[in-house]
Order: sequence, then structure tokens, then C-alpha cells
Amino acid sequence: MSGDGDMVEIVEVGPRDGLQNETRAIPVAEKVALIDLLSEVGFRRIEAASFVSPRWVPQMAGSAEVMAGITRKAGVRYTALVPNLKGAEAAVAAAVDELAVFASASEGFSRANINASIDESLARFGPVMARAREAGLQVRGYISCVTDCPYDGPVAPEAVARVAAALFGMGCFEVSLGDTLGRAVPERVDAMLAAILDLAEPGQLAGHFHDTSGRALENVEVALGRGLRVFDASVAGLGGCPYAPGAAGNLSTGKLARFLADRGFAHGLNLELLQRAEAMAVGMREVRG
Ligand SMILES: CC(C)(COP(=O)([O-])OP(=O)([O-])OC[C@H]1O[C@@H](n2cnc3c(N)ncnc32)[C@H](O)[C@@H]1OP(=O)([O-])[O-])[C@@H](O)C(=O)NCCC(=O)NCCSC(=O)C[C@@](C)(O)CC(=O)[O-]
Repeated sequence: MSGDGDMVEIVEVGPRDGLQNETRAIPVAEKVALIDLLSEVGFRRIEAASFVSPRWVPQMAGSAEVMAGITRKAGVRYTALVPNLKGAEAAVAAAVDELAVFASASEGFSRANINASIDESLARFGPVMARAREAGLQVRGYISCVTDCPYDGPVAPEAVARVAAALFGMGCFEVSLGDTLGRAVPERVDAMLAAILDLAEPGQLAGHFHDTSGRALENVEVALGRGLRVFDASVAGLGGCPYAPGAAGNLSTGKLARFLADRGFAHGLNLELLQRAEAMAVGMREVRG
């Protein structure tokens, strides 16, 4: 398809979704340096942190220090993931610009990732939404395992639609649809999107594809065809998920930007600066083994 100059927003999630999966702790100063460089690239949103239990995801401990250390660039929103009110309080105290809550379309992953059923997790988000409203912050919703779950197998589009309806119902301004395992095939992504688009506009959705099977760009293509214009990606393809065994990195930001440009979409990123950030991210991964 041809983009005819249409703008697509790439949300950079590497500092969170990428670095959360590295095997050894990365010093705050390195995270800050990466985010500061990414801030120059042209992103409107950078997912910089997550306020989750450090026992569950030790790699994200120090998120408050990261937020305090970065040099905020005008026009960039620095966002953070929160699983509950405790996380929301910490994120608000750290002056994040946008929150993200995360649920799963499958019970197995929900239990493994946040020690709660899907309904329990949704119930926890009520107080998060109230706190966000009080702080004047918008909240993004994530749904994991939108086609496949590492524990439960294939996931029905209706299961994803049910969680999406709940997230929109509580006030999320956008829902990001996550192929957590990176094994989604375009046909099933299309069927899933068809179900969600019965209850939401394309402009309320984002695509979040991991690239385990190397088909993330095909899935982006399907989503572009369905009208989506926001996609998450990770610098140098950092990433995975600590609670999704076998999941490889996120779709690489550079790969996505080139793919979009080739199809006539605008993305607003400075590719030279992105390459510098990619080199830094690759260096962080190599140094950390
Ligand atoms: C949800 C919990 C906390 C439940 O974990 P739990 O053990 O059931 O929670 P709990 O309420 O019993 O609390 C246990 C301890 O954690 C503390 N705690 C409780 N909440 C927080 C908090 N917010 N921040 C800091 N600490 C917290 C709490 O205070 C307590 O501390 P203790 O008294 O024992 O010292 C835990 O399971 C958790 O943090 N899970 C996060 C898992 C995670 O971050 N996974 C990766 C992100 S999701 C993802 O990557 C997918 C996505 C979004 O990218 C999209 C896709 O690709 O699919």
C-alpha cells in the first residue's frame, strides 16, 4: 500500500520494553544517556520507565532515578508502565507525562506476568485511572497476547475485544495491541483487528509487534491497511518479555522507519540520530552480555 505522505507515529519503547529484558542490570546513567539521545530523534513519545515490583522485574528498578536524570525535550512525552495504584503513585511522583496500564487477553500470561486473572487486573486499573485523572494524565492501555499466548496457545479475537472494551470503558485514550510472543501471522492479526474495529476507531489503536518469526513488518502492513497509524518499536530491536519464554526482541525502530518511508508514509524521525542511538543500544547489550 502507499502512504501518500500520511503521518505514522512510532512510539519508542526500547528503554522500557527493551531494557526490561536484558539479563544484567543496566546502570541508571546508561539508561539516561540512551533516553537523552532518543529524545533528539524526533519521537513524540518515549516509554522511559516502568513502576512495577522490582522483585518481578529487577531491570526496571531505578525508574524514578531514570526519570529524574533525563533531560526532557519539549514536545516529547515520557511515558511509563504501571500495574496498580502503587505504581501509579510512583509514576506521578516521578512526573511522567503519560501512564500505561497493561492487561492480557489470555489468562495464562496474565497470571504469569502480574499474578492476577484478567478481571482482577482490570479491577486494579480503576484506582489507577482515578489517580491519573487527578494528576491530569492520559492513560494508554496495553493488551498482551493478542493472537497467541505462551501458556494457553491461540487467543480468540473476541477475548481481545472484551479486554479492549474494558480498557476503553475505563477511559484509556489508546489501546496498544501486543503480539507478545512475536509469532503472530498476518491473517490472524487481521481477524483480531476486525474484531477490535467493531468497537474502536483505528485512531484509538496502536500495533505492538515483536519480531520472533521475522513477520512483524507483515503485521504492520495489515494494520496499516486497517487504518492504524501508531506503532511501537524498540531501538535496535531490543526487547522481549521476561514472562514470555522464547519471545525475541521488539520490531526494530530503524527497520520500521525504513519500511514506512519506502511505502510513502512520513514518520518524522532523524535517521542519522537514530543510528547513533542504535549503536548505543547495541553497545549496551554487548557490554551486558
Ligand atoms: C503486579 C505485581 C506487582 C503483582 O505482584 P504480587 O507479588 O502479586 O503483588 P503484591 O501486591 O503481593 O506485592 C508484592 C510486593 O511487591 C510490591 N509492589 C506491588 N506493586 C508494586 C509496584 N507497582 N511497584 C513497586 N513495588 C510494588 C509490594 O509492595 C510488595 O512488596 P513487599 O511488601 O513484599 O516488599 C507484579 O506481578 C509485577 O510488578 N509485575 C510486573 C510484570 C512486568 O512488568 N512485566 C513486563 C511488562 S508487560 C509487557 O512487557 C508486555 C507489553 C506491555 O510490553 C506488551 C506486550 O508486548 O505484550
